[in-house]
Amino acid sequence: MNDAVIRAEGLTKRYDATLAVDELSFAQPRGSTWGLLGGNGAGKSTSIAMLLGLLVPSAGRITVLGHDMARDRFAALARMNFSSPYVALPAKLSVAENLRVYAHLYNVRGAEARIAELAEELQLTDILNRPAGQLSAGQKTRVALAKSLINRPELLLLDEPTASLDPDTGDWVRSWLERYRAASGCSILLASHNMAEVERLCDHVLMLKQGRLVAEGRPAELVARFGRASLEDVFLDIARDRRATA
Ligand SMILES: Nc1ncnc2c1ncn2[C@@H]1O[C@H](COP(=O)(O)OP(=O)(O)OP(=O)(O)O)[C@@H](O)[C@H]1O
Repeated sequence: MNDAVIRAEGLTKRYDATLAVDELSFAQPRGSTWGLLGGNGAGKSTSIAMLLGLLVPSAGRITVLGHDMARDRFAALARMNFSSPYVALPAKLSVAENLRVYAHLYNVRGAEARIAELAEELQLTDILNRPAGQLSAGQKTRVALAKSLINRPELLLLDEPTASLDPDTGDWVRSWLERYRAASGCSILLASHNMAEVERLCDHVLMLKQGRLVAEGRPAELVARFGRASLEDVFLDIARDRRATA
């Protein structure tokens, strides 16, 4: 598939005795939202870290937006971004200062206007001067999203975008992401443990277990293939080996 935003071929990461990711291959089409699912320790974060060029694969090849990550990762990194509630922003810098640092790192032209635009869209205007360390979980999530959109990425990697949010705030973030991708055409790969979120946002899911890709397809397709009522049931079947994987 030539229009793949991410192409992984035989992607493998070994830590001594642990095979964290085991020959993962997939091609995600541009403009799609895909989910990376699996239980704790399945290899999601390791896969994302390799896609971001933070970890060097033990074997295999990654192409992002047409760039081979082993040879040309800076060209890809300029056109992508990442958000995770588990990566803290410098706590003493204000929200605006944090966004300026990232705007500078990504060489964003018209940085102040971009920050004002994102602050407006993500309801950050009233907290721009507040230190990042003093924000609530919901505010931190919105700031992390603003940070991840500062360079208008064509590919957005999201690690549990709504972890630790109350249902109302989680729903706000999911609705916001739906509007954002429709307006921007951005491709998204998201890791999540929230199956309702995945069913709502993802066109296609990759299910990992012990580093291996054990099932993939559209959420509705997987639910039908496993003869279950929801993606949560499919997840449990795979996690508990209740059915042959497909
Ligand atoms: N730096 C490391 N050194 C050794 N083993 C590691 C390292 N990082 C991860 N692992 C192991 O690799 C495997 C995959 O871990 P990973 O963090 O990618 O899983 P995950 O799917 O993101 O899990 P979670 O949902 O708990 O975040 C696990 O067995 C983990 O213990």
